[in-house]
Amino acid sequence: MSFTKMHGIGNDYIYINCMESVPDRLPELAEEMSDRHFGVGGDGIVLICPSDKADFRMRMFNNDGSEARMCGNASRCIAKYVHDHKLTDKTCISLETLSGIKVLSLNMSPSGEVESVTVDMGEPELNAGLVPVRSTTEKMVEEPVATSCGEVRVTAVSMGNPHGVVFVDRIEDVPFETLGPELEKHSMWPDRANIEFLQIISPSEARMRVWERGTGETLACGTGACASAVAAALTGRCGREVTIHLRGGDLHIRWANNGHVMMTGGATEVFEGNYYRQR
Ligand SMILES: N[C@H](CCC[C@H](N)C(=O)O)C(=O)O
Repeated sequence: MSFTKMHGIGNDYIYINCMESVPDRLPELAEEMSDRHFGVGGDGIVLICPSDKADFRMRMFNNDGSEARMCGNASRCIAKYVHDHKLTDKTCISLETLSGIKVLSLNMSPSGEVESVTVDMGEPELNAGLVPVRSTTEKMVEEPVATSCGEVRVTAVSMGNPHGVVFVDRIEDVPFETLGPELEKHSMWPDRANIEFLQIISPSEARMRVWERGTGETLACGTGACASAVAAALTGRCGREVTIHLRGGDLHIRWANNGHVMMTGGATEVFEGNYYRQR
């Protein structure tokens, strides 16, 4: 099975062109191919499929085999993939995902290379019941949550997938390996959640470290950066346009006046290969 390894600022997935056919047992395939010793290695797999509602359809599986409703970094990589592999000559591409249709805009260099991609991520969802998160309030904004590391305050935002944003003074001081998984699997989330720790630098700049649902730490999370930018604007810590510094690179987020969150960042193709299924 041929595949292409790509990353969106270090959030690395294995991309499979499924325009002709789709492999079976996808959760098992995701676990197997993502293994960094016995497989290709990656944060998960991403399938590029045909769609009758959009130009293409994305299916994305975390490295634990769970399927996600949206993936920001992967959507940018799909835009680059379908352009570079000549599956389309469009520079504005629609992508069907489990969380709805997203619009991907290629930002081209003068030499015709894909420099970056801007994704219209749609509107954030703050209604607790729709994130979903169990909360005594209609929206969960800096609500106290007891953990083994003491009380933390969580802001819950969905970008098609659930996120818990925790504002911190210094990311270095966060007991990340403990708090990440504990909050990911906390009983307040009916479907688990992606957890972002955000350190504000200025009203237009922040640093983020992320523990992803179904994967663990990743070097970047596109939906997480969007959720964090929304939480920072909502709580008056930042404006509606912010640069998020992640371990793998930077993302530029703009919460537009129409309510849509616009994310701009890079997409990189690293190598292609052929994979022999182990099971
Ligand atoms: N772990 C996420 C999916 C990947 C999201 C992230 N890699 C991104 O770039 O948005 C979830 O289960 O909701």
